[in-house]
Amino acid sequence: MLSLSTLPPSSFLRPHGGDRRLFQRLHYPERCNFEKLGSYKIECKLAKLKQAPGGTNPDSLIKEPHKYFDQVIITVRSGDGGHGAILKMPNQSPAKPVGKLEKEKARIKGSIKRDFDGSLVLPVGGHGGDIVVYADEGRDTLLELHKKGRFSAKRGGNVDSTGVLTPQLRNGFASPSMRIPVPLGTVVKQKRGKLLADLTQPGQEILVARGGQGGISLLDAPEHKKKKLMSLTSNVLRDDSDKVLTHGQPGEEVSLELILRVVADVGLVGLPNAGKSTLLSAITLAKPDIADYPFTTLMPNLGRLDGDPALGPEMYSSAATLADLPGLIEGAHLGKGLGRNFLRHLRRTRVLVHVVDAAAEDPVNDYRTVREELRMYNPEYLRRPYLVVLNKIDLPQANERLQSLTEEISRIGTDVLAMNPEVVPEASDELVPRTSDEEEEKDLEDYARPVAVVGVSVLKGVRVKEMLKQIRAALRQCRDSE
Ligand SMILES: Nc1nc2c(ncn2[C@@H]2O[C@H](COP(=O)(O)OP(=O)(O)OP(=O)(O)O)[C@@H](O)[C@H]2O)c(=O)[nH]1
Repeated sequence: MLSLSTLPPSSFLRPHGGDRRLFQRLHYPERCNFEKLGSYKIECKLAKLKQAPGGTNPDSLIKEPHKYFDQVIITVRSGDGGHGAILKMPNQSPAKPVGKLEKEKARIKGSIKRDFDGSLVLPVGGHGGDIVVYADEGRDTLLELHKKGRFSAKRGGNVDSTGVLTPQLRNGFASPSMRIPVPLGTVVKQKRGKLLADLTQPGQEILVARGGQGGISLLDAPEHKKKKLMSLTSNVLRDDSDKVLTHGQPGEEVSLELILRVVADVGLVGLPNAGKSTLLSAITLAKPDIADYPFTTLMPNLGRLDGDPALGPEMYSSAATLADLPGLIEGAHLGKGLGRNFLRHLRRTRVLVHVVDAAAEDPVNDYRTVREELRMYNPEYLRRPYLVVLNKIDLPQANERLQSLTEEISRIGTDVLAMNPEVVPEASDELVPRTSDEEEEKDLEDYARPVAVVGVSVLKGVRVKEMLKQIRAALRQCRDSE
């Protein structure tokens, strides 16, 4: 479970940087102020992505970053081990040592490193670089990894020798680990294989490919001296096959699937234009893009909600992270609009906030549409505590019917208790098979009522405090039941 105390104190996180704006500028040029934008930024970005050596087509990354930001397949290869060496003892030179020279060789022999049992310590090849994937708070998306696709760590260093054992001989250098940063909430899996890790805490890491071990060194000696040498070390070359030991072990190559599920306590859902991004910016320091056309939000925005000041010193324990998801439309589960894949980002949330445009033509139907799309994605989502925010009550058409809308929405659903997601087994992402229209109708209302329905204007700051109170109460309810 997500530990609130370990979440970063930073006030907001933006998972997509400038890529979303770029998308809008490429797709809705008429809505952009090009004077302000300047062509320089786009050209740089294009140039940068076109240099990408591999992975996904860079054009697709620019045009449709929302399709790629949360999933990637990469291949990693750890480094091979460095080679050891085949060495001769210093006194094996053909010339018979005499006088000073003999003394010198004896001195060298004496200074060669020995183990605690007196045996000679021979240098070994360096360890190949490991590959480690770790959770980095500074990362928002997996887009960067698409550009590269393949990551290889360096091989270990060889034992650098002229063929004679001397005290100066060192082990080959061990190659440093290659560390691949991913956003918090990244699930690491073997491609079409088992789950390796779920990196939800800052700094959490997993070793995905171990570097090859370095080769050992062996002593070569003429047949008549082998027995004597064996008393000094067991690493004495006996035949050609022993040379294999001097070669470093190869590194491992693994294909990995990385899937991002953002780490947030509260998920904001609703139709496009309902005001989700405005709500996020009203209660956190996040600065998502806001505009009065649908699908301004293409990828989840995260914002940090401060703790409840009413709790005094305890307030930090009630701080929470909010995720603003792209707008859902009817048929999203069939791929309409932006589709529904981003709904995986609700998996870790504990409370859902339905944002409904109360000034829209049929707000109740809008609300039902979103609930139904959630069900089609994962019925377990309907069991989470949620509140409904009827937004835009500063507009007369919304204000006039606020009372009736509140009553109608409060009646939808049953008296069953919303469950803490932690005690519900996680359902698959598959579509739920439907049987008949009748059953569908029954299913639709077969979920708990909202914990609260609040009318607000997040733009004008009307009743925002009341909404915050309700969000905090729902979060508290979850914590208490944990
Ligand atoms: N009058 C009024 N307008 C609002 C209010 N909240 C949001 N809006 C406007 O509604 C439009 C859509 O707001 P967004 O916050 O971008 O809506 P969204 O739900 O994030 O939209 P998507 O990104 O498409 O999912 C913007 O023009 C906002 O200024 C409100 O309380 N009152």
